[in-house]
Amino acid sequence: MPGAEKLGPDSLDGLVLVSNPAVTPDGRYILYTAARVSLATDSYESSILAVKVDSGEQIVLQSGPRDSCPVPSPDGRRYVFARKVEQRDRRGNKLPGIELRLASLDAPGASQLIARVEGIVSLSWSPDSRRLAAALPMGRPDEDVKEIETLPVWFNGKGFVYKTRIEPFIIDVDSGIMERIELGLNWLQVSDVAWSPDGKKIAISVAADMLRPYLLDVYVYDVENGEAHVVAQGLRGYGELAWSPDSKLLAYLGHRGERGFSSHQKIMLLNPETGGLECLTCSLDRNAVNTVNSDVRFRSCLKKLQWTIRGIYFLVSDSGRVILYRVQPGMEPEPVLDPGEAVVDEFSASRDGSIIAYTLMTPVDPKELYLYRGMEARRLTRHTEAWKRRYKLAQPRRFSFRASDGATVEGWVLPPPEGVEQRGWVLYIHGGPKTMWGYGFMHEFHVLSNAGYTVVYVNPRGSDGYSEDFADIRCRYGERDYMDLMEAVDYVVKQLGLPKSRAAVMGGSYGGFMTNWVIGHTSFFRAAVTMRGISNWISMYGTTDIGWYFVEDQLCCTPWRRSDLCWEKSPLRYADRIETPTLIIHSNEDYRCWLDQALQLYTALKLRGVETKLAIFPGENHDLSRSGKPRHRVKRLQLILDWLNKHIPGARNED
Ligand SMILES: CSCC[C@H](NC(C)=O)C(=O)N[C@@H](C)C(=O)N[C@@H](CO)C(=O)O
Repeated sequence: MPGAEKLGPDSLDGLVLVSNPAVTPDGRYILYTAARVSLATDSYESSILAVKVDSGEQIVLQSGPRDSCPVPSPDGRRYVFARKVEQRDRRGNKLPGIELRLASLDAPGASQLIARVEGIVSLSWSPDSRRLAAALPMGRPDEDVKEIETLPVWFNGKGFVYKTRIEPFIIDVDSGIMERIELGLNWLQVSDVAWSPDGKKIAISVAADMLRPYLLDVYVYDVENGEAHVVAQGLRGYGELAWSPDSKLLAYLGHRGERGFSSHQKIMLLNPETGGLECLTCSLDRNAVNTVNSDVRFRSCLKKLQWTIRGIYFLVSDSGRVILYRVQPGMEPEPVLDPGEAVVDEFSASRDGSIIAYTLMTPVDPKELYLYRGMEARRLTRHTEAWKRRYKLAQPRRFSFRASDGATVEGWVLPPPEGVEQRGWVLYIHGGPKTMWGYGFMHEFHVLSNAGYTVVYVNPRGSDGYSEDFADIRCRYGERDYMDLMEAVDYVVKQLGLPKSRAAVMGGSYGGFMTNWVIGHTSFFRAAVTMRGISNWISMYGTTDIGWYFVEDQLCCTPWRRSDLCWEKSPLRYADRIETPTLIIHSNEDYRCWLDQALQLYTALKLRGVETKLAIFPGENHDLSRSGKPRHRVKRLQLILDWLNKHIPGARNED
């Protein structure tokens, strides 16, 4: 019977994650990845499928189980894709883990190996469909004793990276010959490559300053004479590039660092002849990327911006929704596809912009593939329908309130589904801080809801989805962000009637920092769960992949300059005030917020006799809750439920 099963932690099993909707430039096919979560194999079994646009016929192109990231060729006849492999050489050393393979669209299944690489940062076909520009990580430390002379030492999800250079290459797809593009840099991390439509140039955005890897330079490489020259320096942001159809201008996704790491990503127009920069989306005052949180995504190799003859397409995060926009030089940005209370999660457009493939999700619908053509949207896949029919999913309700400084703050409440008694509720704080809650699908929220916990999720100051000013809490962590959250608690108790004696607080990363901050400043909550969090900004500064620049930018301190401020903003400073039973969850390969952040808090709570438990997940990183091994994700959810069930009195208790 539909909705008969309780959606518990192991309901992850069998969920299909649809991603990477890639339209062939001629608009004939849409290629995408379907990854099935398998508890049996403890993996994501990913295959590459295609839909014939005119007939809707579904085709299995690569049956997996480790295939993903299809990138169609400009002539629409072939595509490259990534195959994940685990192999070692005769001495037992790990070999590069990704096969870059070439396949034909005319003969599904036929494929050949182009190269064995450590990973793929960016790919761009030559217009003649014979070569690829690629940004590839090179250099794997296989030494026993690690002799390190660079920064970062390690990077979340990649391990030790002190020997890794992300370099630009040209690959002949038929011969497999790889030719490095020399930029003459001692240290480099290429973030994007883009081949010009006239085939003559390759634009390359690259970080060249090891101590300031957030500064990007843009080079243009002349394919004919093999020379590269700098056209812009010291830019910030994601660094994605797209050429204009006439190969004269570049679109650049980034910013000028107006508000440090709190700046919105903008579509910048870069003239490679003059180096001139013009902001095309500043009038929007919204982030020109998708920052909505979701835990049902699979890896994708799509670009975040695409320039077709109809304009530059990009996604905008706005009040929990993600909308597809388009902008042309000299015109205001305009919404192309507004999904309402939903998320356009990824997109790709045909060369003429007449066909747009995208994935869409809602709070109660995991991602599926859609086609937008002639002002009409059509759903093309139903991979998650059978999974969804098994469970009862409650609908969230939006609320908003006027904060004490007059600003409007919005949030959502996800109650237990019909027939499930409310045990209590959790205030779930997102990370970033510059991400947003909204209309993305959160499997974890439905697990909590099905267990009887209403989930309250709010976008306090520091969140994305609103103005740049709303997002900018630099130097003021634990102030307006904390007040917005506490005023939201006040609102849901007084206005929505949630029981004040059965509340928990939880959050990850920055949300873990805020959870740690909350329990050091109030004993309102009966339980807390802090995940991949931050307890000490001074040690965060030197132990992680982003610490030395993220802390200085966001907290306005370093261990040597204003260290008092670093300590004042560290939840560990207030550990002697914590009374809330706290579960601490961390991964042992989290190099974004290192394990020391959890250990310091755990030790403090143990010494103070506060009930606490530390769960360390082996072989996992900062993204455990989003892409960790399925069995670990289930274990994590069970630990959370056990902790809440232990510390939140059942519904029978008086409030
Ligand atoms: C290099 S500055 C950006 C830091 C980055 N911010 C975002 C928006 O991702 C980041 O990793 N922040 C962490 C402290 C964090 O809170 N991460 C979030 C969002 O990825 C999480 O939930 O893990």
